[in-house]
Amino acid sequence: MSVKLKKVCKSFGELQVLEDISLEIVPGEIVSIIGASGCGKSTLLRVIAGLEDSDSGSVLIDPELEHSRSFVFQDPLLLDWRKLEANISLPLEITAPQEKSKETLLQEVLALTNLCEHRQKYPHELSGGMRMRASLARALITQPKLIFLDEPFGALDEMTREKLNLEIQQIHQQKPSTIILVTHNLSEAVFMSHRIFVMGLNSGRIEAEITVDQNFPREASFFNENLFQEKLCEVRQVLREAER
Ligand SMILES: Nc1ncnc2c1ncn2[C@@H]1O[C@H](COP(=O)(O)OP(=O)(O)OP(=O)(O)O)[C@@H](O)[C@H]1O
Repeated sequence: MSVKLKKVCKSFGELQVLEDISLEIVPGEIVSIIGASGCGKSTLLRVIAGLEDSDSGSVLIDPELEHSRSFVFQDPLLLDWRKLEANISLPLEITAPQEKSKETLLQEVLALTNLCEHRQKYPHELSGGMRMRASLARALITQPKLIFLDEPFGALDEMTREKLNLEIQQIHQQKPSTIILVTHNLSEAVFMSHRIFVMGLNSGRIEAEITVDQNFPREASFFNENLFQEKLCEVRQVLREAER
């Protein structure tokens, strides 16, 4: 067990956003949370991440993972006055020293995210995709075992998003971690996930769980395979039902 939720409920005033949510995520798993806008995806992610308290129920996270968490949000939130390398290595300034040196860790994540040649640049000198990769590199530099991704590539074009999805899979292959992804993009959910949780629009519940039985890392050619198309249809169908 990596992460276990039992009957988690959360309301904002009169609005019940999460109702009796129970789920389990195993180590190394990549799961996506999808659902209509406003159904409670980010709230669920934030409750799992401990950024928001639940009203009742429990969230149990393996202690090994609990102390090794990172977040990537839709906005890369880079500091304009710091070069890329200083932005990416920021978490090392506020966490306990790691076994490897700061420079080694920095070089590793720069290579993983294809940013080596840009390390001396300032955020305004980078493209949107590069800034997002920098945000990912910053999240990876502490070698987290649990990664929360809240619609990280929502603002990017289709091709850049696809490239980053491939990169995350490569990274996951090299340094396995448990990943929880919130996304609006159904293709991304199918491509990236072992399992997809579909939230209902007004129910506050997970209405369906879809498993994508395809080995990792997945290649770009997976987008053209029958299994991918079948799963995409299944997700669409389930989502339509969940929105009724
Ligand atoms: N801090 C808060 N205070 C009051 N209401 C909130 C708060 N955070 C979220 N909500 C409400 O809870 C509901 C779920 O919000 P949430 O952001 O979790 O949805 P979402 O599925 O992630 O939406 P989107 O896909 O549009 O980002 C919404 O109606 C939102 O207005």
